[in-house]
Amino acid sequence: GVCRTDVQLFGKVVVITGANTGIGKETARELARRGARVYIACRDVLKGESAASEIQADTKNSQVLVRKLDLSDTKSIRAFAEGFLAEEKQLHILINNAGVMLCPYSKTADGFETHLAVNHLGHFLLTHLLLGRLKESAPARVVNLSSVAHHLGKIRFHDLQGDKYYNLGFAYCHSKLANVLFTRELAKRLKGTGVTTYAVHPGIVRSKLVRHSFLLCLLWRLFSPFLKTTWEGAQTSLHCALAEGLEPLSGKYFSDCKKTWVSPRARNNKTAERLWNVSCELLGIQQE
Ligand SMILES: NC(=O)C1=CN([C@@H]2O[C@H](COP(=O)(O)OP(=O)(O)OC[C@H]3O[C@@H](n4cnc5c(N)ncnc54)[C@H](OP(=O)(O)O)[C@@H]3O)[C@@H](O)[C@H]2O)C=CC1
Ligand SMILES: CC1=C(/C=C/C(C)=C/C=C/C(C)=C/C=O)C(C)(C)CCC1
Repeated sequence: GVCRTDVQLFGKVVVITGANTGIGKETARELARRGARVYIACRDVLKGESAASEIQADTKNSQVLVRKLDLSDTKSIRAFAEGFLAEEKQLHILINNAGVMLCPYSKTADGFETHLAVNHLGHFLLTHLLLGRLKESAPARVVNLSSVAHHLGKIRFHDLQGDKYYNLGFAYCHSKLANVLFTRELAKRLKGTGVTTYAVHPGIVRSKLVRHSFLLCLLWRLFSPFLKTTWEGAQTSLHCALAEGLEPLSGKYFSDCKKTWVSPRARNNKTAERLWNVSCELLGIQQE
């Protein structure tokens, strides 16, 4: 799938998480090429600056800015949002791209299991904090990077933090299912606001995502010619951020720039609503 729209983004503002490398960097590059002011939100500002310089040189767009955001720390997420809201009056596209996979069992400063914290809860909080600005800037879009791995995921409400049972492969799958359910519930709650949202499987992409697994690093090298490049991996995110007429498909899951089938668990409205409520509780978010 290739994003074929020629939509231009002059005057538009974009935030993309984890855009210092991989799929995020290629997505940021294309959005900058189309004229947007692009905020690279990343945990390592030095890596972010190096990506931003590369993108600026490549696209001749000087409006590629780097801000610190560590999704494994709710304090950092709140500080990022506060800074962003103080400096930007508009936000048209939020791409929740950052992710971790196959991390050994660990808890974040807030006491959340790392995959759940970075891949789901961190983006849930970030989106919540920026939602007002997105609504004021409508039409606006939120794109959530999920994965085909969501098919193997399950929301284990009785053991969300993996205290009783933990498997690093499944922990990733659960968090990616959470991304699809979050997208579904967010779309429902945003009806009529002009803000729409989409979940994305980028394909199996040659990136640093597999860094924690020796076996997958080896497989990725061996099968490298058969994996997507990061440019190819960025296409579905770009499609969901840019393509005209996608609004009726808000809440849906896309792969290869097309709406795609999701697992039965990812279609369960009760699970989506319960996950939303539990996420709010964990993050101390007051619901209206
Ligand atoms: N590659 C693939 O085959 C697939 C990828 N995906 C999804 O695509 C998305 C992008 O992955 P991809 O580009 O492949 O992976 P990469 O590992 O190349 O990039 C991930 C990005 O997320 C950032 N990140 C990780 N932890 C945090 C954190 N705590 N706070 C802020 N940023 C963080 C990384 O920062 P840093 O560089 O500092 O580590 C990096 O910028 C992910 O959500 C992934 O789950 C889905 C299906 C398949
Ligand atoms: C077995 C096998 C492969 C492994 C694929 C795997 C294990 C993919 C996992 C992808 C995930 C989890 C992506 C992120 O969300 C390759 C390398 C395609 C090559 C063909 C043989």
